[in-house]
Amino acid sequence: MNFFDKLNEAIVQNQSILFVGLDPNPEMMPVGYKSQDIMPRLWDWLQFIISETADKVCAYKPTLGFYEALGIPGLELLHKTLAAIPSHIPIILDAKHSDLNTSTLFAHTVFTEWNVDAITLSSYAGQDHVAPFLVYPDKAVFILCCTSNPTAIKLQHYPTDESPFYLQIVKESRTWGTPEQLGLEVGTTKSEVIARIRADAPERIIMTRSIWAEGNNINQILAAGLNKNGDGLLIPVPQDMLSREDLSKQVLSLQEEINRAKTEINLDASSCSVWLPNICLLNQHPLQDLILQLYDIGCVMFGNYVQASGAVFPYYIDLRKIISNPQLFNQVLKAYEDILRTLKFDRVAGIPYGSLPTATGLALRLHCPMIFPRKEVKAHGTRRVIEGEFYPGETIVVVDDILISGKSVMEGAEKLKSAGLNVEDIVVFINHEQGVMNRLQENGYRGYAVLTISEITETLYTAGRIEREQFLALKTEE
Ligand SMILES: O=c1ccn([C@@H]2O[C@H](COP(=O)(O)O)[C@@H](O)[C@H]2O)c(=O)[nH]1
Repeated sequence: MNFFDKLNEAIVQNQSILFVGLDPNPEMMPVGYKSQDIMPRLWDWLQFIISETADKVCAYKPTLGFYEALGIPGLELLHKTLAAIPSHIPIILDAKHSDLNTSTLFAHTVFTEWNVDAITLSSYAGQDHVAPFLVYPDKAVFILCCTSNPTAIKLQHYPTDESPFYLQIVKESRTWGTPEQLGLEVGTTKSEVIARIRADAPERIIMTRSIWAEGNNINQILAAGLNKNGDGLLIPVPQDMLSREDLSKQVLSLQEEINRAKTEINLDASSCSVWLPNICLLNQHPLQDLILQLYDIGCVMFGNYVQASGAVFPYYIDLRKIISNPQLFNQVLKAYEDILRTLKFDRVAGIPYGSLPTATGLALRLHCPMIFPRKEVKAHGTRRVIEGEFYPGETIVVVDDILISGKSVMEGAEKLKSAGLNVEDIVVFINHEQGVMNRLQENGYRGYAVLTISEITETLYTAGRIEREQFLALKTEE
């Protein structure tokens, strides 16, 4: 089971978004632990924390630095601690790892030998540093976006408060990994900081830190950090609570307070009187976030564009750009995959060139062989019309990016049929509408699309991304 699913199961099972730091910090150890040596005392304390909280939290977060500071016995203590955590509760190793040179080896050690589920990483060395941790599909990383250290503000809020560096980290790191594999660590005493990060990263898990500053109100933190589904936020158990004898009781009362506040916030959000910037929460398209991201990276352009047929359309969709944005590409693939999983086929075929990366990604996700019909047949070499292995009589599902007239996808499908393959299902990302699905049907194909052009324009208009004129121009085209 991957980290994301494991975390969600623990949240549901324990009805909690709380996580606990498992830190053998001698300075914080309660006085009641009287045995002579420090190591057995720390171990007793850590065991106590786990046994008091295992049914009330959704994750444990041991901080590597505290164990390292205790030398070799500290690393032994870490192993005992990891082994003592119930296997259904995810472990987020708080390493704030930041060294590119050791990232591959360290990722291997923590994920395959120590078997932790996720790790915190510093963002400063960029995607090259993070990538070795993301090659473990069931594991996750949390990117440190900001801390509450007063002097760090000079860096984190650079160059201006309007456009601070910590938001640049959020923006950049969203392109490094999928929402299932990459979350954000946000240390702050200010709910406004959490709200800004949530606005820029609506799909990410945010692990909050340092939120228990005096005067802070948990309702404000939750309202700022919960996503539109009322989740996506992890809250730390306050450090000073971990020294209390009645820890279990304290955590239970905090858990209940948080759950009550969450319910109130979710109830409020389910009414149309609550608006996020320009977005009504009712009637929101389920793929709204994906549509907005596609627009934001320039896949949907408005203007007068000449089509292959000579017709002029008021927009152009360029889905070829998604290959340069891995996390978005993954979301697009997931949306295709949801349709493909309802169909029966032996192989997947992409229409060149635009849909070859998509077909490749789907073949990998679905563990299904891929072929493709060539656009032009070469006069040398194998002179193949179809690349890849196949057997006549097999069923092929064809994937393409967008249907305008349906000509290019049907030409590709015909080449496959000429080689003795069966093609009935065609899956595209965008349906231009205007009867193209009927045209496919008249030619013997069943067409499926992730989105229609109307869904895209309505979503962009509702979210304030396009003007009324652009929206109406598309409306009259329908
Ligand atoms: O906005 C657009 C319009 C077209 N394309 C490209 O054209 C084909 C689809 O056109 P048909 O008329 O259905 O053959 C599509 O595969 C794209 O390659 C586009 O990318 N964006």
